[in-house]
Amino acid sequence: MSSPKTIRWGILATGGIAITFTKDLLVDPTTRGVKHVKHAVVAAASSSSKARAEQFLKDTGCPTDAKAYGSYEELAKDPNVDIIYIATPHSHHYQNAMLCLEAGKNVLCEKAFTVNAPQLKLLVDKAREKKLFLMEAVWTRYFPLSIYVRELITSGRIGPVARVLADNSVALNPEESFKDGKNRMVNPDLAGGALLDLGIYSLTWVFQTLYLTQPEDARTPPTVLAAMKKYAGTKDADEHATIILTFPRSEELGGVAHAVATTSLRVASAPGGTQDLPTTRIQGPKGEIQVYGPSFRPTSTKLVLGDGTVEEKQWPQPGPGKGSGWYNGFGSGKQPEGEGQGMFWEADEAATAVLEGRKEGKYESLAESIVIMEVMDEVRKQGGLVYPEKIETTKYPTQL
Ligand SMILES: NC(=O)C1=CN([C@@H]2O[C@H](COP(=O)(O)OP(=O)(O)OC[C@H]3O[C@@H](n4cnc5c(N)ncnc54)[C@H](OP(=O)(O)O)[C@@H]3O)[C@@H](O)[C@H]2O)C=CC1
Ligand SMILES: O=C1OC[C@@H](O)[C@H](O)[C@H]1O
Repeated sequence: MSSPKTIRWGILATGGIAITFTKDLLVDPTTRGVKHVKHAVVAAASSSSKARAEQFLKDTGCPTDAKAYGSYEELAKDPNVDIIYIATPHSHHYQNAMLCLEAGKNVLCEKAFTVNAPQLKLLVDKAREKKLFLMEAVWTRYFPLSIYVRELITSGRIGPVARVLADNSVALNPEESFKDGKNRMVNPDLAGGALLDLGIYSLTWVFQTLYLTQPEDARTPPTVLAAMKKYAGTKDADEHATIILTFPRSEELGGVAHAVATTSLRVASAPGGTQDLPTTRIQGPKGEIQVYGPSFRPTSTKLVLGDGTVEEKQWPQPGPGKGSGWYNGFGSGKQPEGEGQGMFWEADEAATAVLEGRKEGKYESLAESIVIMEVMDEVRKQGGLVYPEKIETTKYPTQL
């Protein structure tokens, strides 16, 4: 077997998820059976200061020769970087990703990809023009658990999927947790609210079961009916969104299918952290697949068929874990002892694509990311949620 090829990563921003992702990136891929690729973190940039980037590299355990930059522009220009991971708030993704693509860098960009679909389309055009790799970092799609669920569906065990119910809700008590309204979860200037941050996972479950599992030429965007409740504390950020999607589908493939995707900052998918309630249910005429645990990092599945069959599976993330663990945008949440977070799967896919010369991720094409962004645009339109012009704009560069 040939020796693994190394992909050189640059990390853009040094906040919560940048730390978690970088720690996962530094876990030896052979611990999860990945032998063809290795990851090296060669640089990190902070818009706050070079000192902050230095501290980030130290805290995450990166090699001492990794470069620290005090601006994103310097990172984008670094000739030793193969791919940049963007970990700023959603409000900034369009500007940051355009900067990196313009500079000739491959990009893995955190979710939500952009604030709106017109921004994403321009990024996709730029990536295609420059022949660069671009992928939305929806880590959950790359988990072995997700691959298993999609295979169960295409194997026909539950019959054609007729309905999906998917929730991602976290009882945060926003008045307490985000008192000053500045936190990115509720701040309109940072594209705050449940939909773009959390609802995207409910939509991920709907799309990866009802859309990605269809033959490519049969994938048709759904129609959207939505209700939204604004968060009174900061007004132009949503605290709940409830979305009904209707997927047109030919009779041979099972006919029209429905989905309900819900998200909330106020109530919980799993009150008190219970694992007894499925966060996603994928239903067909022969039975259903239930997914348990937070929809961004589910931990178990249950196949329940009408004939009495029940197949349960646990899906611990491989280790070793690096550090204390942290998996959400508001500082709580802990990965179980010894486990990795699970962000390495998307990193492996991005690195593999770069090695193979592919320009898109295997389990979420850019076309699918655009359809999902269009759905979220429609939900915001129906809910009357518009963000400030400086972050909705497609004008590049815009100073944020
Ligand atoms: N996949 C997942 O599980 C998760 C994904 N996310 C996604 O990652 C992104 C970042 O979230 P998270 O890490 O929680 O956010 P943080 O607020 O913890 O970090 C964001 C970082 O972005 C940089 N930044 C640049 N401009 C601004 C600005 N105006 N305001 C705030 N930060 C700024 C800062 O880094 P610096 O000063 O170094 O430039 C900051 O530390 C979001 O898009 C979110 O959706 C978040 C949590 C979990
Ligand atoms: O992507 C995410 O997953 C975990 C959530 O808690 C976090 O807010 C979100 O950004």
